[in-house]
Amino acid sequence: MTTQPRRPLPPLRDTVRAHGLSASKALGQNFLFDEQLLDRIAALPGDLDGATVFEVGPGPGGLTRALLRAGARVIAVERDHRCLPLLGELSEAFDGRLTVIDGDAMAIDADAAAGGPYHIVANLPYNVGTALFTRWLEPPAWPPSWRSLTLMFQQEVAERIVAPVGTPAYGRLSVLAQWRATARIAMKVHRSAFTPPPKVMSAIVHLVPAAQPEGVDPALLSRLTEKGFGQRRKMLRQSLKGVAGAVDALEAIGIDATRRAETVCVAEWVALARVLGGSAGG
Ligand SMILES: C[S@@+](CC[C@H](N)C(=O)[O-])C[C@H]1O[C@@H](n2cnc3c(N)ncnc32)[C@H](O)[C@@H]1O
Repeated sequence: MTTQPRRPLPPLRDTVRAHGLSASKALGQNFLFDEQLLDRIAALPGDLDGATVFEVGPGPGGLTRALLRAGARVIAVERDHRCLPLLGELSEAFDGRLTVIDGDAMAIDADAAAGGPYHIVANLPYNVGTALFTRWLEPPAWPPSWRSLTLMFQQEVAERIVAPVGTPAYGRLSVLAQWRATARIAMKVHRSAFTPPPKVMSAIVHLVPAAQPEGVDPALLSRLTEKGFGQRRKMLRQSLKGVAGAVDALEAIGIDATRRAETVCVAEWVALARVLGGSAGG
């Protein structure tokens, strides 16, 4: 069910013009104005009627409008003060279903802001996109409070997230995403859809939490993959040398220490973190 605003809203481009907003490169601003495309993006998480959505970087509010039309309650964090008056008007038009937090998404606890289960939907600013993504994937407790992530990235980053073992794009992001979640590229978005158009293509990744394998410390897995893929051309016995006990643990689970990180599948990374965590714990 879609939920229309109290009164018809002017087209996004007109609103942006009326507020004198121009895209700031420093804030990673590339805006989407095509409302049909935005409605398709807002449909990716499934039925949002009555659901809570946390959005990072609403900017002029194109995606926000689409989420509100889909019936969501939206909590949006925006760092650019110039967008706040326009977002305030949007909140009013949708009877207060939009709450805007004036601040830096890196400093906001999304779980606390949402106050219950929620979805995360965002056209992420490239400068903090990966840092936010890894943070959402690394909480000690699992399943997380978020029910899905629907995130626009540069296509190259999106491909790294879903990459299978042994492919050039497979790396730390692939393991961090795939050990705890099911990830897929839900939509590719041509650079010409943005104002201004970025240099590269974009893609939207959709993730839902999966059952977490037992007995694995996310911080340890994160450290192992950081070391392993930090020197991806080196053998594991070299790249993991700095992690106490890692080389012995490789042997214990039958992973040849002359292999390289990109040949180690997600289940093997998980097994390594489990064995290492167990031995470190006693
Ligand atoms: C790629 S634009 C997307 C804008 C809008 N959602 C759209 O799709 O047209 C990224 C937005 O994130 C905002 N932003 C950048 N860094 C941020 C941060 N650390 N915390 C919150 N918002 C941020 C920018 O000001 C900008 O509005």
